[in-house]
Amino acid sequence: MIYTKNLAYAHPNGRLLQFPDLACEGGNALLITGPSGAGKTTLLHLLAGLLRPASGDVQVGGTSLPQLKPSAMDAFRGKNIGLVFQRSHFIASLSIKENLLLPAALVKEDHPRERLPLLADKLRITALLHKKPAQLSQGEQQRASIARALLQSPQVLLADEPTASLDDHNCEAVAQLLAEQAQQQNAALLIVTHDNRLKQIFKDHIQLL
Ligand SMILES: Nc1ncnc2c1ncn2[C@@H]1O[C@H](COP(=O)(O)OP(=O)(O)OP(=O)(O)O)[C@@H](O)[C@H]1O
Repeated sequence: MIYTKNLAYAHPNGRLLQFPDLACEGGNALLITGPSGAGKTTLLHLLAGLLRPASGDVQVGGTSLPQLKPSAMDAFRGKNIGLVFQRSHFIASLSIKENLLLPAALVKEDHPRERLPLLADKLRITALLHKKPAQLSQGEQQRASIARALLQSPQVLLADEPTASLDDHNCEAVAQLLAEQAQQQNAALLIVTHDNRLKQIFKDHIQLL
């Protein structure tokens, strides 16, 4: 599970952003919405330990992220936090399979390789594994990036505008997949978005001002 307390962040030369406390248990989903500039991406980066707060705490499964040194934070993120972005950021010259297994190869773990066939099957990307990223549609790339985020069996799945570039059909399919997979893996799912279509799918919702 993940929760925050009194979280604030100061961008260099920017205003102090203060965030409402949030909590999400494994298997649950929370939508974080708000107007442009409200701090949605900043909050997501704080939750992922990619930014360090000016004050306050982020806890993932009992570990306080601001207490971790940068190298320990990177290792913790690799094991416990899955990230999905609006664009998938795959390496163009590698196949989808190579892209998906790259993070595990870097930390010399076999577990994701063993999990890949089942996960690929569930996300309907088995036939795409040997293709290059540019050969996939947006919706297919997004399903592949969900597989990449889930391969390490993270405690928390963080998604930044995962459906913004998708049509209604793919938006709903990707949202359902995120929810279903997070529930099956007992991961806490947090989605940052201004996509109103997602409010119909996810009931728990925090609005940043
Ligand atoms: N690198 C930066 N340096 C200074 N200020 C920044 C920086 N990045 C973001 N900000 C400011 O922090 C605030 C929050 O930005 P953030 O990108 O988190 O908002 P957002 O809600 O995700 O917006 P959008 O929906 O437009 O992506 C904004 O006022 C923005 O101008």
